[in-house]
Amino acid sequence: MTATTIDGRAVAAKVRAEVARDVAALPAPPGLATVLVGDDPASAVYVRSKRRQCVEAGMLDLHRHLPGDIEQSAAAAVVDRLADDPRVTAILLQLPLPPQLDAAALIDRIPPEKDVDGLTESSAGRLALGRPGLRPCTPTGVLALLDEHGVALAGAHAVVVGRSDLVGKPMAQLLLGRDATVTVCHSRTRDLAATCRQADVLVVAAGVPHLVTANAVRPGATVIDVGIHRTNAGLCGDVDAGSVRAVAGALTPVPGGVGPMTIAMLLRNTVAAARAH
Ligand SMILES: Nc1nc(=O)c2c([nH]1)NC[C@@H]1CN(c3ccc(C(=O)N[C@@H](CCC(=O)O)C(=O)O)cc3)C=[N+]21
Repeated sequence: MTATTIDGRAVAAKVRAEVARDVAALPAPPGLATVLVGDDPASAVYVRSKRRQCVEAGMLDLHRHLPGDIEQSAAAAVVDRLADDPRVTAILLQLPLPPQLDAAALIDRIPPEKDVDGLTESSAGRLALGRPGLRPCTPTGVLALLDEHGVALAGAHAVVVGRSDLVGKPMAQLLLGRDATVTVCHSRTRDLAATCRQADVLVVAAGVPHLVTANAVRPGATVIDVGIHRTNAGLCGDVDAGSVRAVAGALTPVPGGVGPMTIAMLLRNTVAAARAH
């Protein structure tokens, strides 16, 4: 058997078209403030895509590029100005930040209604309690891909590899909210492959290239690869696609899987933030 490829680019294009229609129906265009600190090349690539797609959807690009050696108080002042600026409907602080900055302290200066990354205490708490709020973009993008492909979640066993605040934890909570039975694995999980093999739906967000190989996949399982790594041979994910393809029922590619969905859901969150204003 060869896994069906889940085409994230196609689903993301559909979401972006919906967002553009929603934006056109708003009384004023939403404004997305991406904040990039320093010159990490990967972050620069992602932020450029976010800004371009924001403009293509008819929204305002209110980008701020800050020097890599900026002090905490100066960075905080930038976030505070964006928080108070009525043109700014959404604030995205691109991570990771340089080591001299306290990321958690900066994130918590973002007003919850502008928190399109879903990373503030308020947004994370609302998700944990099942209350309405802005949700992190990558996990909602994964759910949208699963829904688009008709993957049943209620009663299914979903295994999430990774426990980050940006992906693993919110992913597990969203899957729970959809009535999946959820297991969260991480670097200290004793027998990772055996646990992963129980999954009907396997979401891998560990940040380790090719961590999940065919022996960790139940035949026919749906495998979502959230990882993205730059190697000499090009981009690769946390899943060893070469071996997993032969076992899985469906698989997201890297690139062209979860990545484009992350940005599409950011745009959707920006519209949701504008509506809530
Ligand atoms: N506060 C914050 N929010 C984020 O959402 C966030 C972040 N920080 N830090 C870094 C990660 C990474 N991330 C990606 C977004 C798009 C692609 C994407 O579009 N990938 C393309 C390939 C693009 C390429 O060539 O690299 C694809 O997979 O097809 C990938 C990764 C968002 N992140």
